[in-house]
Amino acid sequence: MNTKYLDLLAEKYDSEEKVVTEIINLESILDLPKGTEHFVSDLHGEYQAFQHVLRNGSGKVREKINDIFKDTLSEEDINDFAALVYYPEDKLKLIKHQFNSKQALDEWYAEKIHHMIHLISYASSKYTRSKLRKALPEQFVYIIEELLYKTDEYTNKKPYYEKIVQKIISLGQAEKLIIGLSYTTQRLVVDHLHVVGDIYDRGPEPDKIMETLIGYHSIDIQWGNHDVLWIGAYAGSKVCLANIIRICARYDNLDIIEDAYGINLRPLLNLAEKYYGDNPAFRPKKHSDQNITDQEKLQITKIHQAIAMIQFKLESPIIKRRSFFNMEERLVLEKTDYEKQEITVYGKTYPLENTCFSTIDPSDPAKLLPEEEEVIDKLLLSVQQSEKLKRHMNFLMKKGSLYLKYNGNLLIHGCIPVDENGNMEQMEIEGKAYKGRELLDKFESYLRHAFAHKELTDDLATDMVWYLWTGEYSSLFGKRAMTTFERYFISDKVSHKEEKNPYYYLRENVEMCRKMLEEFELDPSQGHIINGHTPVKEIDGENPIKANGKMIVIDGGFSKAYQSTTGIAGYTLLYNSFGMQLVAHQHFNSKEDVVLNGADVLSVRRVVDKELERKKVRETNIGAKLQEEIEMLNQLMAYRYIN
Ligand SMILES: O=P(O)(O)OC[C@H]1O[C@](O)(COP(=O)(O)O)[C@@H](O)[C@@H]1O
Ligand SMILES: [Mn+2]
Repeated sequence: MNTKYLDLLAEKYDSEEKVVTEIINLESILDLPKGTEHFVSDLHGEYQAFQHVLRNGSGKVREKINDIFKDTLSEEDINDFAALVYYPEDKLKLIKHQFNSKQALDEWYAEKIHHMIHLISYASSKYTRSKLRKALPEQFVYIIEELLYKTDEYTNKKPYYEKIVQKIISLGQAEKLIIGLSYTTQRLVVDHLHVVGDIYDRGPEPDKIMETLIGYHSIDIQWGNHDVLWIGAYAGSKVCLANIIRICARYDNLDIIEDAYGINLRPLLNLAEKYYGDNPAFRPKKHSDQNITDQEKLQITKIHQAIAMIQFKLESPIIKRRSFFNMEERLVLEKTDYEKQEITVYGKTYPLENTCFSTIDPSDPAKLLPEEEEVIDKLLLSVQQSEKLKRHMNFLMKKGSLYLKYNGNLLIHGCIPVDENGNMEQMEIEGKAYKGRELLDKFESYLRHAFAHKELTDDLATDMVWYLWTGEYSSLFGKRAMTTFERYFISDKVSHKEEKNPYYYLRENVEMCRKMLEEFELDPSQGHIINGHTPVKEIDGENPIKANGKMIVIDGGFSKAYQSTTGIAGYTLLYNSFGMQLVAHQHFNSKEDVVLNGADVLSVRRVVDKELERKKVRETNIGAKLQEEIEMLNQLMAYRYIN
């Protein structure tokens, strides 16, 4: 035994009593029911909808309110109370003016505080006191604990309790307390959050989502292909950078680049103004909730073309220097016949339309103009100097990974690349073949290397990040090839099709899922694979729960752009001590609607799995860690205190 470690431990636990207390404390935690895990994915910049799901704990908050108050409060009052718990600041602002006397308002405060204390004591019943304490608003810990623990013990404490509440109100602290208690409730219903990828792109506010995640009490992230694209851009990949700007232009979200992250787009705009005009294929997608002038639209259309052409040019040298990427078919600029305005891809020739090739020299089509080169270099500099982006990317790296094994389940955004027979696809990198879990680990190590060496822009690690975005055997992309060029310039939709990896039909099969869980050394009879990435077309009858519940796909379309194909507005998954539940969210209008009308868009639940016995902390990842700690403390006990 390493006695050095025990000596160190003895500094913290310097008496027999302290060791015993800690052992008992940890042992008792092991027997508590496991905390609730909350899974979300494919947030795609939809901050408001994500906020709502977080604040209502995918319906958990309301469920608890219902449990307690269904016999004493009307449906309307329950709605109102739920809205208060989700958006306390907004609801308080609204409600305050509805009372015509101070006394009536004070009574309302007292009632709400009372309800909230009741709710918190119910929601925290499976936690230790110390864990609850950490979730309480700091400035009110003492008061809330008085209210929580002294109320029902003896009836003669009632006047004492009333008095505390009255005092809080008369000292003008009611609102602060209500706000604090609301956030405590939100925090208590979800113990841990998993974000199964794609925080970025398409929607308007990924930066705000990142801020929320940074402030969240317990979280991990499985990177999505879009997240990796942003990481790549920050890590020095110019082609990833061109992509993120192109996507922002396409979705009319250049504000994210300019305003949220403070990246100067002026040089790109100047280039765009010089070489490009209007072009229907590059006009930004319409947002229902955003009005832009024709002039702005034209400007975005020009930027969109300028950056798309830079992107295509930057792809070419990477494809050439990394022959093992096997992407020659994607040398689209070289395959284009500029005279005839046509292209031959995958053996078929198509006419090109809406082209914008004015910066292209047909004899060397992938060569960047010096101006283009200057623009992308300046952009990269600006990206790497953005303090906010740096903070967000560091957080993605710290909390993120390509896949995660957590409480027996495998969490992964995209797929595990396989062939039609279900064998793991093999990729040779630097003379060595990798497949399955090893391949994913190799990808991750390149990504981390690229991130650690931001000054390198053309090395293998940086190119590999782009491969993760678009390569055939990328576990994040999961398709044969990305047909971006075709979608801009070819009208025949056949050419747009992106063929999915066989994983996407084989994952319907139980045996296949078991095999993949085994590949990751997980128990196939207990584990599930949790995927994001491909929107489940519930509208066409597709089931998000596949392979007898072994496979759960939770991309339900938070992204507004995809809601017409899914028919719903996102799935989330809850995993508590009773089992797993998938929640389907209906279209989320606005926070204002919830606050004003209590219109909480109710979610449909489906039981994925029911635990035969309530699952305890002992059986979780955290439980395993606690057991190790207990073991160490037992050793310390024997070494120091028991003779
Ligand atoms: O919907 P858009 O903007 O045309 O983007 C389509 C592109 O997005 C992708 O679907 C990747 O994004 P997802 O990870 O959200 O699926 C590519 O396969 C495809 O080329
Ligand atoms: Mn994705």
